[in-house]
Amino acid sequence: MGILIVSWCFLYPSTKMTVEVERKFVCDAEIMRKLQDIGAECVGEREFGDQYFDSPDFLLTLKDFWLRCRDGQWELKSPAVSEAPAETLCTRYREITSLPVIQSEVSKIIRESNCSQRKQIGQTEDTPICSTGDTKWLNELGLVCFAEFRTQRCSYVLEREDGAVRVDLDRADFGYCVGEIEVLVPEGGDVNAALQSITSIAEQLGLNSEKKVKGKMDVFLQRNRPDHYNKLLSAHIL
Ligand SMILES: Cc1ncc(C[n+]2csc(CCOP(=O)(O)OP(=O)(O)OP(=O)(O)O)c2C)c(N)n1
Repeated sequence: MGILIVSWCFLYPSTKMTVEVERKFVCDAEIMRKLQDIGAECVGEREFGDQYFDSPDFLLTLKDFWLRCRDGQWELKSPAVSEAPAETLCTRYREITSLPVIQSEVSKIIRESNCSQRKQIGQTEDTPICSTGDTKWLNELGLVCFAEFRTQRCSYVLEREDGAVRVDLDRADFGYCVGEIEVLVPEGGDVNAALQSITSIAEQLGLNSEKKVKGKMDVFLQRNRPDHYNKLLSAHIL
């Protein structure tokens, strides 16, 4: 990874990486009142559409890499810590939003895979290509859309000593609701401080369950792509 960071910085000097530290929680009927009580400010509601891409044999997601197009904006999330257990309450993912860097990173992973063992790449009946505008690079890398859904999001911000903490309340169009407490840590920033802020806000909201809460993707795959879901479970990615 060190070599990769050096080469990115050399090729794309303006590239900034961010680490998203996040804890998901189950939203109850009281959550909005609790947020107000602890001083959270509602900063707005919005709706967006996500499309997630992978190779037909799941090369990216089996490495815990998540390639997404959200309303035309590309993003690649990859694990910021290699040894984090799948059941951890707080997750840490590196986020890249520069399309050239995303393309370079994704193509490296695809190229490194053992091509001889891979299935024929391309569109099949149950892997439709999604409508994302320029799909040439996706086609060249053999990437197909495996999940597509819309989310209604209500966002709150809490100002804390170490910076802003965001709380999102999400409702996906397939009928799943989930909350997230999230801190974005700039490159080289203090991830431990972010973890502490999240834990403290979780306590203030009365979230005392030690059980990991499923994200939208878990539930989407479980319902719509059981093969993919089971592979990710077996690989301890989800
Ligand atoms: C609790 C948990 N979350 C995600 C993963 C891995 N993963 C699965 S899909 C996925 C990509 C989507 O990430 P997530 O933060 O869950 O989605 P969303 O809230 O819509 O994105 P945001 O607006 O915050 O950028 C990841 C990282 C995991 N293993 N465990």
